[in-house]
Amino acid sequence: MAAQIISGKEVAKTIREELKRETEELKKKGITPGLTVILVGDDPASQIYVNMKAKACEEIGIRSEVIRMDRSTSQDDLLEEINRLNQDVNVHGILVQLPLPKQIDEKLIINAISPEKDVDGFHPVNVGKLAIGENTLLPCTPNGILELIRQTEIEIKGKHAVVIGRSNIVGKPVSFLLLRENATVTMTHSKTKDLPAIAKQADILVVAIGKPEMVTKEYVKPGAIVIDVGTNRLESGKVVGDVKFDEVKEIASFITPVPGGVGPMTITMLLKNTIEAAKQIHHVK
Ligand SMILES: Nc1nc(=O)c2c([nH]1)NC[C@@H]1CN(c3ccc(C(=O)N[C@@H](CCC(=O)O)C(=O)O)cc3)C=[N+]21
Repeated sequence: MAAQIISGKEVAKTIREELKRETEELKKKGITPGLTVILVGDDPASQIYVNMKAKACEEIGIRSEVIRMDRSTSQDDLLEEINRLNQDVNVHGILVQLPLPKQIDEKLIINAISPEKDVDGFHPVNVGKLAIGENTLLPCTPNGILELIRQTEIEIKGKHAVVIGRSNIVGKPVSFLLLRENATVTMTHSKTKDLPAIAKQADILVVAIGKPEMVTKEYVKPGAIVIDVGTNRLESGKVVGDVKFDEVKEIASFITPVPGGVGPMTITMLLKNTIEAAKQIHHVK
């Protein structure tokens, strides 16, 4: 039987309605959550994402600001901007759009953002807290993935989750989150031997490798939950995931589409983190 399709777009819409109400409540208390996005350079994909983020903020009543800096911006100038935002009481979330131009050291920039305003959840302090199971701002894509898995109403506890890809922004943190939910987690990557055989053991398969349609039905156990984190823009302009959707959907129990799956959840979790950061900073429960 063909898989049920988990619509991230629909789930995101429902959560955003809740977040809108929460924002209205905060405003009554005199707090307007504020997000500042810094975009360095003019990468077309980054422009699209940054605009999507700003629009999403506007829709739920979060104050948002985009700071556009020239592609030749120096590391020091960017650091100075971040320091200014760290100190601005009206800014609760700071997001520096990645990737950055090559003259700028990404690690150094991420380290400069105040951990309490780090709505990406990329700062080592927040990553460390996640790793040891403390409450903190959670990275957006991994947190969105967990929300989508919860939608299936299948219990995560005791399940075998296989994560393909070990990036700091998706693979590693989603593994920590799944572990926190008591899954048995296998982390795999480009050097893993016999990947299809390992992937095929998964009850929950999370694919975050950035290779268009690499995961075919040979990687998937019948009845598995398949979460596709890839956003690959083909030359034709078509956006596809890392999973060969048409054939995998025939054997999975649940599958996320691209577009309309994990992507909209990433932005939704960013909104959630901005509200969370505002509450923390102003000591509101
Ligand atoms: N500091 C930082 N934080 C990020 O969170 C961050 C980043 N840098 N750099 C780039 C990636 C990418 N990313 C996406 C967000 C939403 C969609 C999304 O909503 N995609 C739509 C489709 C959009 C399209 O057609 O391209 C969907 O999947 O339905 C995709 C990708 C956030 N990123």
